[in-house]
Amino acid sequence: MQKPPTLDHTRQQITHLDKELLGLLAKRRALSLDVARSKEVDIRPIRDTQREKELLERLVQQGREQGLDAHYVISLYQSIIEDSVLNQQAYLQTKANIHTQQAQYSVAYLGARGSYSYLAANRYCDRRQVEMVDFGCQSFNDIIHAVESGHADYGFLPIENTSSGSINEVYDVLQHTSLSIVGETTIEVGHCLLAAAGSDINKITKIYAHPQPISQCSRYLSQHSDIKLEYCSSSAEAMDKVLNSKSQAVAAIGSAEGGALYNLTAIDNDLANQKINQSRFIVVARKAVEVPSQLPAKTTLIMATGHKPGALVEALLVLKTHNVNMSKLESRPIAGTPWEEMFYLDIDGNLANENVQKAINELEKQTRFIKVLGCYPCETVKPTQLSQSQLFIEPDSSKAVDSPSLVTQTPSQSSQHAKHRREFKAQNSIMHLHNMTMGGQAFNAIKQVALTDSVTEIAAIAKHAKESGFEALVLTNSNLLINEQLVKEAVKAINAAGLGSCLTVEHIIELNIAAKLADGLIINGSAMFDDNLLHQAGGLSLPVLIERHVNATTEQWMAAAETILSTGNQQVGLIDAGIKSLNEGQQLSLDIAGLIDVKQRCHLPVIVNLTRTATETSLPQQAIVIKQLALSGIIIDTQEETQTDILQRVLFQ
Ligand SMILES: O=C(O)C(=O)C[C@]1(C(=O)O)C=C[C@@H](O)C=C1
Repeated sequence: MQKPPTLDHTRQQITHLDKELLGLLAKRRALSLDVARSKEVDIRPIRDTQREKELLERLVQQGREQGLDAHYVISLYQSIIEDSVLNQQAYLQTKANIHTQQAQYSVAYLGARGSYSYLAANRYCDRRQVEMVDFGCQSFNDIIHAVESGHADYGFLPIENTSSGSINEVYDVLQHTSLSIVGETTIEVGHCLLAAAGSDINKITKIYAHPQPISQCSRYLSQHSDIKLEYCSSSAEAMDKVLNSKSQAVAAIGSAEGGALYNLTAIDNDLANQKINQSRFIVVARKAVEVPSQLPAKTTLIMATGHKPGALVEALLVLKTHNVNMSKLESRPIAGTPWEEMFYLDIDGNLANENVQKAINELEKQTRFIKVLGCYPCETVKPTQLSQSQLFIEPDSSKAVDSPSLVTQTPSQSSQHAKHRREFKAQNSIMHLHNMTMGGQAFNAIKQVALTDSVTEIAAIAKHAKESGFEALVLTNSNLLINEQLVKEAVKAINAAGLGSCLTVEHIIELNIAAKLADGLIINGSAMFDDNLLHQAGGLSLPVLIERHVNATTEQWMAAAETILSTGNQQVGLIDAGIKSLNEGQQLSLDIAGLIDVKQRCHLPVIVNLTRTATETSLPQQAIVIKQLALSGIIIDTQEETQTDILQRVLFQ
């Protein structure tokens, strides 16, 4: 066998090649700025997805010729294009706002050098080729004050995280500031365990961290429950404490990049519960900015609607009328006025656009309070994807039933005269599941639990749920073909606790067994396109709820209900468990616009399952929104013991 080259030699070659690659990337970046300059003159949008598709298709082909896998090539180029788009946006945004053209930005952020806020601010300034003068603060209020008083030009505030949800305190400080939101930026939050060199996890007895990372790494921390936790005001403070302790027995949670500033080593990586852990920051300044028309813009506003039922729905319908998409909705209590909420809305659109202006003017007439917090470039760059055929991958025909694109609707299903439409029946439909009335004016709270081997355990869960005000229990993962007897006993225990029972089904064979056992059935989203199953469910005489497929349109969802109604069964309801969104990972998004639309056009009860759309912190707020939309109820997991005041109030007042 021929002797391979020495490791050192090969590594030298790789190092050399990597340097060349970086040089090429820098050249590409410079060219993309030239593109931005021409787009500035021609007034063309930054994003050209057609060009991106052609580029990716060609690269996949060229990559394949060199033995490179298509997915590898695509993911590399998606990040290169994201960088190109964000750089072009930063360039045009600065050009359009002369007052932002400075050599230095003084930036107020939480903590000290090395904190995630510091890293986000640094990234923001780097992209604008501006030197950052850092102004570390102890609290969000201090950040606002530093900018309001002119001590800093910009303030960085973390607004949401993919694992722990929205950051309520930031929403609260925004209610009272005179500052404007002028930008946003999202950073990858790679939580590591940082300690002095030579330490390892077995030596650690205490961890310092900010409450946010602690909540985002709860799973990792529960595996090391013997280690003491000490809360800090920022990740930077945590790292500083470890550095000053000069001990190998203490550690901090923070980024590897931040840790390096404190001479700390990452002794463990990827601590966050979710694989993709990102934080979005908003940038605030004294003067609002204008966003050039070539850039995708976001406008954030806050409003307080009247106290009457349906006030939020009416306000949101204004956005629909003017074709304005809402990408985020949050609510926070108004200090001093108990039971009232301030709503925070992110809308996709430029404040200078006529439709956005008209919608805001109309909202001003409907609401008790409304204020635009700012209009700024949207930094979410949705990656361009290639279709299966462009990737030369054969579609998996066995999954045909899961794929909405393969389903054709008959015209009668989408007709306005269909049985599910308000044109057919104006009032909300009502159905009965055990003692629970669903639909009409009712708002039901339902719990969801996975079947366990122990009926005693299910009985205890049901009893607790009943005491807490829930009306039904959904059993998931029941695998009826194997567990029929167990499910029978579990249903008996649920009914004995005074709750209705619901079983989730995916296949016809399960449907018939489930119909004999439970008070109601849920057709799993993955089976929503199975016409045979829907027809079979149409022949039953017990309540059937259809879960929306994560990729299904509202029309397809209602068409599934129509199939059941037109086969005979009139006890039909809809469950939305969230749809696929731009968020990475397992988290799904609430399709608020879709829910409003369905509620307007369809008389069937609509329940929302929040198990995959809400985090522990966002759960009460999502529940408030569902109730405000006058939908028929929510389903939450038994794992979610978020019995906060708000949730209790929403569900049971
Ligand atoms: O070609 C353009 O128009 C560019 O802006 C460059 C580029 C790229 O980096 O390749 C970036 C964004 C566009 O969506 C398409 C391509």
